[in-house]
Amino acid sequence: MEKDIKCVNGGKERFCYITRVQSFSASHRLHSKSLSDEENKRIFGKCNNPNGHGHNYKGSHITDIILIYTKYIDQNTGMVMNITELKECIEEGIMKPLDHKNLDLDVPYFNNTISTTENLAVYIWDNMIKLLPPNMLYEIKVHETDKNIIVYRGG
Ligand SMILES: Nc1nc2c(c(=O)[nH]1)N=C([C@H](O)[C@H](O)COP(=O)(O)OP(=O)(O)OP(=O)(O)O)CN2
Ligand SMILES: [Zn+2]
Repeated sequence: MEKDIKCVNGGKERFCYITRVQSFSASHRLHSKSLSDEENKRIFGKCNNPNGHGHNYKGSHITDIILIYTKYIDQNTGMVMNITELKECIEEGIMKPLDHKNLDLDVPYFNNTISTTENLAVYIWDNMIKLLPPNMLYEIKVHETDKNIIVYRGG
């Protein structure tokens, strides 16, 4: 059981959010196995291209993950969490499984789950929740493109 160490400065508990921005490259195709080819084409349009698609880099997405981690400031360290440790969790939970991968072919989770950004955010959440201390992950925000941003806060 983790000890919840709080920093009391000036009689107040100080509660901070750490945001870590992480980028990775991956390609994918939006395609539902429960729909016909015609329906897939109508719903997903260019994103249903059989050979996948990308936006910024050689047929791949450049995707930014913003991971927000929250906790009271530890009185002894002055930190919510050592970002060096957070980086190790991100490496394990995001970079190793996703970076430079075809999401649909390389990541077993997406064999039967459509690789929308919503589902990608849930996948990352589920990975990170196992690696971080309990009840501390607040939000996963995924920028699929400059304009398309998905936020998942669990639940
Ligand atoms: N709810 C969702 N809708 C869509 C998703 C998604 O993940 N969730 N994904 C896609 C496509 O994969 C693709 O990423 C969208 O590409 P595109 O339309 O090219 O991106 P932009 O909107 O940023 O481009 P503009 O054409 O400049 O507007 C589609 N829908
Ligand atoms: Zn896409």
